[in-house]
Amino acid sequence: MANIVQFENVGLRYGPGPETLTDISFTLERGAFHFITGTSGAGKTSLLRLLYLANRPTRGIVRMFDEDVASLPRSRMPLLRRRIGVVFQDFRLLPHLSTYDNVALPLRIAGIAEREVDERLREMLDWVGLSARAGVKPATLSGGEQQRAGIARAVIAQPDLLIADEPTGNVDPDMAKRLMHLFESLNRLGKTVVVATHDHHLMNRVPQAKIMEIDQGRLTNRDDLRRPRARPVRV
Ligand SMILES: Nc1ncnc2c1ncn2[C@@H]1O[C@H](COP(=O)(O)OP(=O)(O)OP(=O)(O)O)[C@@H](O)[C@H]1O
Repeated sequence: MANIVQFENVGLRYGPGPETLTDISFTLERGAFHFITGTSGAGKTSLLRLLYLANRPTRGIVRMFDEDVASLPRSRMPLLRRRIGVVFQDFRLLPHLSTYDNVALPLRIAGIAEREVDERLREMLDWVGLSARAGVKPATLSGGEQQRAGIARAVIAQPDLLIADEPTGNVDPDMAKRLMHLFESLNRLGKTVVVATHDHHLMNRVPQAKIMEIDQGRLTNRDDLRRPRARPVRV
């Protein structure tokens, strides 16, 4: 199966008002890299929430890993979710756990032996520059450190689908570059990556990625956004 995600005429409505997402249709192929862009409030996070199974659509069909999300029994959801790594805009680190234990969580949930957990944690924390902060609680981390811990937690178990909501919003340009390299490395391993961002520099860094734009809840392909603008023709 080449498509791991398929949306058909999907709508999402939070309340009695108009739909937040309307007629969303797209597919994500295994190993694809997609950016989702759009102005604030356009619906990027809402679309990601459907992708990481925090919401079910109010109409249309969402298929993930060959399962129809609407008819999937709740008991099967956790298994599906384990195949998805999420970098949240607001990090969502567990406050009572150390940086180390936050990042280790997906491996422990997957039942990985503690020795291997430790090996992978050392490598990952070193890579995101958090080795010296391994023992501290999230409240004492800076915004950028929390974001890196959130990213490390999302990728540590090498999920089939990695979803990131503004993952470079709180880090400096050098770290943003390194994080995008990390996402690209995962992508080269065959993982599917979806990144929501306002940052056009970021989109230009991944030439093979597809760009989708949400505008007032509707999705369009915008690969043209990456190309340099044509010079105005003088007459
Ligand atoms: N839980 C909710 N209940 C009601 N309305 C919501 C809810 N979540 C989002 N919305 C509304 O849906 C619309 C889209 O919000 P969403 O967060 O998806 O946009 P966004 O493109 O991610 O914005 P930003 O770039 O600012 O994060 C907004 O009008 C928002 O107020």
